Amino acid sequence: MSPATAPTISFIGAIDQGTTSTRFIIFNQKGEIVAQHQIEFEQIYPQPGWHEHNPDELVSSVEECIDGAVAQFEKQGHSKSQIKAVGITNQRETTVVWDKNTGNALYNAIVWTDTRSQDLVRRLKQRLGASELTSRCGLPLSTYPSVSKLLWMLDNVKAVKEAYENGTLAFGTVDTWLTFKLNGGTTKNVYVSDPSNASRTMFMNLEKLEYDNELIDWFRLDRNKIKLAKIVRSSDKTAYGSLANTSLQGTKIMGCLGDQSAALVGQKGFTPGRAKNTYGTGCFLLYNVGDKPVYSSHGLMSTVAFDFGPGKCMYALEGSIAVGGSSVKFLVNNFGFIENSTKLSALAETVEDNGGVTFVTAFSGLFAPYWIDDARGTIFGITAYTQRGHIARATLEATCFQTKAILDSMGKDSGKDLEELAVDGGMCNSDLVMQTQSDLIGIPVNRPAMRETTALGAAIAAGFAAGVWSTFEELQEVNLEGSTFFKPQITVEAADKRFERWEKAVQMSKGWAN
Ligand SMILES: Nc1ncnc2c1ncn2[C@@H]1O[C@H](COP(=O)(O)OP(=O)(O)O)[C@@H](O)[C@H]1O
Ligand SMILES: O=P(O)(O)OC[C@H](O)CO
Repeated sequence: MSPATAPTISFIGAIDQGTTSTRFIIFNQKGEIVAQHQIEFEQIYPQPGWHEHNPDELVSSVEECIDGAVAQFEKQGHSKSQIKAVGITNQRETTVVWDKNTGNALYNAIVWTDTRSQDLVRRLKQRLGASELTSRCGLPLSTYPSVSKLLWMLDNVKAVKEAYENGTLAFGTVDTWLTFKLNGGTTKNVYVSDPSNASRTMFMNLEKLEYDNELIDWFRLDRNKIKLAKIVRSSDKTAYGSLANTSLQGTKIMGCLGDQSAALVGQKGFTPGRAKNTYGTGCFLLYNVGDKPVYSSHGLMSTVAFDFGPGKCMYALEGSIAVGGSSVKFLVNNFGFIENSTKLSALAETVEDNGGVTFVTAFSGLFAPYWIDDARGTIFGITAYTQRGHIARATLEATCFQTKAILDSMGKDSGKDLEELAVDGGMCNSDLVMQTQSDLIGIPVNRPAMRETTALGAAIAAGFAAGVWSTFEELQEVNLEGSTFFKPQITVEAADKRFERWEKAVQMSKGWAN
């Protein structure tokens, strides 16, 4: 029976714990949203370059979203027993440490964008063997992976150092922290992570999908002194336990994926050659390369796309942009340019072009494919002619230029050029951004009608384990209707000229944070 004709009797819930907000979304078997609740939580910036979250607030935001969405769901006449399982998807690399005896966090979560470990990372890069790490774990040494955040805490936070020395230190990415807490903390002691999250620590061997003792030793960490999560499949009936509290108490958690992997799954990127670009807080392009990792020679990362069991474990090449939609939030929150993010495109459209302005939004240095850690946000080309609209336009364009640079690298690494780019994430709501993107990369951009693809990916991971879906083919019809296609409207020469200006600006933004 195709999903379109199957009776809608089962539902799946998805927790989407992103960088700026948490959502809980309930999907039916056709992959349609039935109920949802979303909460924004506090962004803590204690110093320039530092970015933290309160770990307890992450948990309470999840619980509040579950209760909010379930209340809506029940109002529609459904019963919560119809929710067969819950999947988790989360911001990756963000690092939480806690005491395994008390279950209490020892420090704020250090967010993936945080650059405080910059000096530490520079020292590590001098250590013998540093250049060989990427071929084992897929990630380059930078402030981005969890390990640099953990090492900083061990050097600088007394309670973390003491817990390590006493052997009571638990360390995890957000999926592990949430699963531990949602299961009831120390009453159940569930410590799990899936490969798409565990691979972002720099401790996992990409091919074996297991912790690599040589990597852990290289970072001079004693594995016996840290409680690490067990690495299990992204889709699993029992490993993730069940919800201890909330209105869904007793419902099993059966899926877990890092948010960028989840978006690839939600875009049905199950087979090699499929790609998606998610314009959230950051912006992340993942390209499915098949069941063996491909290592980049052009500044991209290798990562696990998803692990749904034998024959269904795929890898991806990834291009990560540290600042995507957060550049829009920056203009709203720090400069009061406009009242909210949805209005920035309208401001950008008050002018015809960027008026010669280029904004390198390197607030956390530049990630892929450049990896310039000492660049900082720099605006070029300001003259007496410059209006707020020009800055707005240059801000939106920055993410599109970086996506173009990533696609060029992907073409070189894979030997193939993409024919179409599937997109999602908050910033893709801007038609101007999507048209600019298509113009710069010279291929169509395909924006689905239902843009909660990250949550859908987590629901698919859980739904596979719960038996709601059993083959990738069944899902191919999901979310096809109502897509918008943006086609290139400028010549390749015009696009190249614009891109040359951007590349010049990137070179000139180097070295500021030295
Ligand atoms: N219409 C819009 N135009 C431009 N940016 C937008 C728009 N709507 C949302 N955004 C940006 O999208 C981001 C939120 O996207 P989302 O996918 O929810 O991110 P995350 O999962 O990282 O929290 C915010 O940074 C916001 O500034
Ligand atoms: O919150 P997002 O959607 O920008 O995603 C964060 C990434 O997982 C960081 O690697």
